[in-house]
Amino acid sequence: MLKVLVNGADGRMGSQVVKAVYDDKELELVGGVSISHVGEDAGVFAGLGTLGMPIRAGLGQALDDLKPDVVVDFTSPKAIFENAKTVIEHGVNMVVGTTGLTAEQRTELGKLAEAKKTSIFIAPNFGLGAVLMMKISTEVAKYLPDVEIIEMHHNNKLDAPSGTAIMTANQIAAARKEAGIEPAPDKTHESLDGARGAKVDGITIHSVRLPGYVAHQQVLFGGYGEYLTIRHDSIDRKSFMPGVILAVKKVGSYPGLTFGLENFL
Ligand SMILES: NC(=O)C1=CN([C@@H]2O[C@H](COP(=O)(O)OP(=O)(O)OC[C@H]3O[C@@H](n4cnc5c(N)ncnc54)[C@H](O)[C@@H]3O)[C@@H](O)[C@H]2O)C=CC1
Ligand SMILES: O=C(O)C1=N[C@H](C(=O)O)C[C@H](O)C1
Repeated sequence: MLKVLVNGADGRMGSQVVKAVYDDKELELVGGVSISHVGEDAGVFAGLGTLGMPIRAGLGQALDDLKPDVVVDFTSPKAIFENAKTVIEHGVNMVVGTTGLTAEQRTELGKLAEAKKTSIFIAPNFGLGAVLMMKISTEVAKYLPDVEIIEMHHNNKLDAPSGTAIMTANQIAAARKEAGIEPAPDKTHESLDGARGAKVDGITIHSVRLPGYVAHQQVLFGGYGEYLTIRHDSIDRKSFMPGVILAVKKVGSYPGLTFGLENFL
């Protein structure tokens, strides 16, 4: 049985991961770590009232004590780089769902993992539908290069734009380049800063944050007297769990860095 430690165990995603790992017959949940709810009774915050397991305060100490095979991290964009270094330094494999790592940081973590002979898997989105949305968008972009992204999330999300929107923009820009086609120039003058959103690889991203939303994205392609919209909606965080469990089981077979769930499908 693979031993799994969940970092951010009491969070919106971490508590779902705790339950998904606990329910999987091939995995053994060895513990949870967080900074907000810690201690003997804090297990209830990890989504399982019957967990009977404390939530620990220190990742390094938990790694030493519990000796997991895999750490799953859903914490915060500010913490993830240091968390990942700690896990790799301990020689433990890692599955990262936390957003916010730059391409340079991912490369650095990959090199560290290779040096330590461990594996790190990072995915901005574990939803199958979201991965397909990105894949389809890169195909469409070869024919319809004019595109903007609208991502919509719950109002407690800490980062903007979303990791998924950044990955979508990166992939679309690469596909456009490969196809040798360019979008029409944006001639709009912004009379108010930010009115046209933010640009990633030349692609405009608009971020909506509202209560009631979970995780949603539209990729809008403009054409000649027509337009095409690709939309994905995660209406429940359960949507991410099959991808997380798949990654936990596969990560050890992929040394160094792997980026994106499509590599495991
Ligand atoms: N890859 C994917 O499919 C998905 C990724 N995410 C990402 O996961 C991250 C977490 O999202 P949520 O669960 O909604 O956040 P959340 O705020 O509900 O949960 C994060 C938890 O981590 C804890 N935490 C923060 N810093 C920590 C640290 N240094 N060490 C240990 N625990 C720490 C917090 O106390 C909190 O309980 C975000 O970056 C989000 O964008 C969210 C959903 C899906
Ligand atoms: O914070 C979230 O909720 C989500 N974060 C990820 C992202 O930033 O893309 C994945 C999903 O969109 C949910």
